Amino acid sequence: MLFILVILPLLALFYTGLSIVLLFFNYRKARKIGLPILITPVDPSNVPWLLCSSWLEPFLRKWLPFGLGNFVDYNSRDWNYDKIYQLQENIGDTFCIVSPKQVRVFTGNAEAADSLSRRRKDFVKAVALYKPLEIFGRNVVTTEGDDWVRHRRLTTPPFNERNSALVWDESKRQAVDMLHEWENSPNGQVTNPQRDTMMLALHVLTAAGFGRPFTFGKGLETPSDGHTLTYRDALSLILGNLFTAVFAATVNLPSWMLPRQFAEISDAVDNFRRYMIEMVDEERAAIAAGDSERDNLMSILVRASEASKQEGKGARHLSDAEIYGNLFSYNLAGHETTSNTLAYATILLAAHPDWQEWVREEVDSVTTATGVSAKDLQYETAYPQLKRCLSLMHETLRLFGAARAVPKTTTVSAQTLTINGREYVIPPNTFIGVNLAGLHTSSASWGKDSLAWRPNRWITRDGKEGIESLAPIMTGAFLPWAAGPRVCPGKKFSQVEFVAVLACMLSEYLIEPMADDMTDKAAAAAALMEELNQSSFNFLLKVKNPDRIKLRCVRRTRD
Ligand code: HEM
Repeated sequence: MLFILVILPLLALFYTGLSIVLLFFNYRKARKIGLPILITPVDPSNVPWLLCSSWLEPFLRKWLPFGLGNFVDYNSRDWNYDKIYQLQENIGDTFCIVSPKQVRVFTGNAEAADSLSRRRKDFVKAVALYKPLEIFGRNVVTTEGDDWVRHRRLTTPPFNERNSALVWDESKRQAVDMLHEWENSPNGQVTNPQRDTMMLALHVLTAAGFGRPFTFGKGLETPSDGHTLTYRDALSLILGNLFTAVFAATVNLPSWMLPRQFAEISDAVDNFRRYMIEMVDEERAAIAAGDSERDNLMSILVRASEASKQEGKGARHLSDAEIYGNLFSYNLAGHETTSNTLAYATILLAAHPDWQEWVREEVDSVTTATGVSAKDLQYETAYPQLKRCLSLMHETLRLFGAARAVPKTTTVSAQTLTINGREYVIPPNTFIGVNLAGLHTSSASWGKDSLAWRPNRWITRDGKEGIESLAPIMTGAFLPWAAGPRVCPGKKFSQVEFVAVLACMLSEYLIEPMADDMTDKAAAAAALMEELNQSSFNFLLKVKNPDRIKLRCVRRTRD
């Protein structure tokens, strides 16, 4: 009783007082920066807030007087996606958010985003956020400084042109099978296309990443000797249950001590680790036997690390755990990012038949000129010609980009950042993030129609010849793959995959919204866009109700 009546209120009073004092100090720190300031009485990382915020937010917004509840607009889970355009228009594209815990700086300014990306040593990646992703070992995603340089030097060469050609062929092979399945489903109906693009992207990674091809739509396949799951199923389980996998890998308890679902994921982690060990051993045996390098990422990475070891560069090569960590990082970073983009683009095309026709025109002109169907197009000749397909990817990533932000931080010294000709001093140890949705919708960079999905904004036409090419854009204004030294090494991989799939899709099929009333196409398209605009971050950007996304895939009839 004494605890409830006296100690608890005293503790609450102490906590409130301390929060006010800390908020005041942080506010003074932010004032010195000179950027617009937003104040939140509770930090978004506060655990009780995280647990209650979704039901508390509407209540606070409605009932707190004098607009005091407005802080939820920049404290909610999706604030830097669904509120950011208006916020930036109101207060500017770079601002501080002050809480009792910290000062965080956010920017959607192209000049600032470019500086943050290029000045790797001044603004380092906030890697603390990524540490749980070291399930199989340290890797290029989770490291910084000299350690990151060592990882990056060995993990980038695998993304070469030979690998791109492999990605191209495998993406077409998967797309043909996926689309065949769509066409043959009752009524050509496709519910939740992302489920299928996830499978497609996973298969492209298993083949072009690791030399393990699978067939789309083929159900259970037999695991390799000594395994309880196939390579694909183990990986798919880990990627689909990442938090459980992190936990399972960290606690390392015997499976009989774990609840059933944990035991299943733990088994997947164990299977996948053993597959990686076997693959690396096989590659080393192939090197010893004098076999030539294969074009998949794993073969090239293992050989680059072994060569580095042979050259006697000592600690410059990767340890076995680091090789496994990096092989996993390719899967982690390359799977949902690409599959989401493919799914968003497919849905957007269904809702915008005019843009679908615009891209198809290009695909048809390339297949007609080469005299082969899309599935037989060659990477070297066809990919560079499919610019409208690539612009479709860019425009999709601009408005429905997979990543929320590029998170950076200053370290022990303050750093100066120039924005619109004015210098701002960012204090030591301060988080500063590029708000990707803010950057990509900023009217200063993208004009008055920045919120409109308009793929031809990426295309410029040569006046005399009428040849189309990708239009130059403002430096720093488009960073879905980040930029500078830490630019995504899988950028080309994802572009090649996207273009190959889209070319196969549009050359043979029409994609439409599926609705109860198929006569009112405009209403069906509007309903689809409504669902799409309900996107939310769940690690990456996803539609909130994927099973409400219903499309129809119909084979084209040619005159
Ligand atoms: C549309 C597809 C993709 C998008 C939008 C994307 C986006 C990004 C972004 C924004 C980063 C920087 C993250 C940060 O520094 O905080 C990144 C890094 C990375 N991505 Fe991608 N990515 C895509 C596809 C891929 C693919 C296909 C692979 C591999 C097969 C891949 C592998 C990586 C790796 C290894 C890094 C870490 C690089 C480093 O820190 O040095 N990504 N990606």
